[in-house]
Amino acid sequence: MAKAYRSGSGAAATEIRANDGIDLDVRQGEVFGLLGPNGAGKSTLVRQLTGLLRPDRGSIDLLGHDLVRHPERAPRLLAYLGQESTALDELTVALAAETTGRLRGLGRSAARSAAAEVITELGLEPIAGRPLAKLSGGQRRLACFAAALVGERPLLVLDEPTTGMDPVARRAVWSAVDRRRAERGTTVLLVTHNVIEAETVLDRVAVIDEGRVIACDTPGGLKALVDGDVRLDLVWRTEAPTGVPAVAALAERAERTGRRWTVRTTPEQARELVAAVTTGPAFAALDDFTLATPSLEDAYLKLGGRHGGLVR
Ligand SMILES: Nc1ncnc2c1ncn2[C@@H]1O[C@H](COP(=O)(O)OP(=O)(O)OP(=O)(O)O)[C@@H](O)[C@H]1O
Repeated sequence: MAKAYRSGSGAAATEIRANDGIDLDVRQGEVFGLLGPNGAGKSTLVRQLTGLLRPDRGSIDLLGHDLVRHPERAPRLLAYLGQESTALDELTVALAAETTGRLRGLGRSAARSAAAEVITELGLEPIAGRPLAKLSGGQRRLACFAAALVGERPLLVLDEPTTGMDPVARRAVWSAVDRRRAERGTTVLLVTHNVIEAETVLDRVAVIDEGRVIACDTPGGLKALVDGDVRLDLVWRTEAPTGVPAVAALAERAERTGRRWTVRTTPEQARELVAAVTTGPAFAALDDFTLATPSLEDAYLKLGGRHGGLVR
């Protein structure tokens, strides 16, 4: 599938290839992730899958339906939680959930009880009577997620569902996703650039970069690409003690984020580095350190993805 956006006109017109020959197969009942940095083309892809955007070329088969020819069928086949704010913003949480159920064809009392069930499941009772527009960002996101679950669909498409949520809300989202997959065989397509979430909930993941699929595998399969390496994170109290030779030698190759230095290396070398920084002046300057096995982010970097767009 391909999609290019054009901006400007005449000689000044530019073309952005948001999707450039994407070819993916998602199996029924799996939690499938699209992972990639900002601007990689993930939202463009899901907007095409949800019938909101027409691909320039290519085809989309969803449960036997041709969605390029019949985009109007999408709302009956999938529930979509996009990044944009919802048209239901003026409604209370309870009414937004109930209205979604009604729009999906449930009768009034069935919609009301399905909404109440989801609200309880997600712990939203305390704010059920408040309008979405007056909630905090994380609360509104959880309420929109709740609404998306009412009047169940076989496919759940979630575009960065947990953005802005606290850990309790995030856990509620992942339990709800897991429950639907386990009990009802729901297929879930999840867009994320949050690596930790991707690792724990996904069956398979496609890594998207600059509109292309650069890898598609299980999280374990992707991590096998960097098997053997480990990641050492060093967090300094203030300045790094570059007077210590081992630290000075690291200065060149460590990736720095504020007071955090990250080094990817062999287990042997990591052991030597840990020994060097956990004694003497280096240790006095150290606030925290962690030694970890490869993450999906390490695999992503190895694949040549651009760095900086992924959340750890
Ligand atoms: N309506 C539009 N008009 C022009 N260009 C667009 C439009 N929407 C997206 N783009 C461009 O297409 C590319 C892919 O954008 P897309 O929103 O699909 O990325 P994404 O992977 O979802 O990013 P993010 O993680 O930030 O949500 C980007 O370069 C973006 O600037």
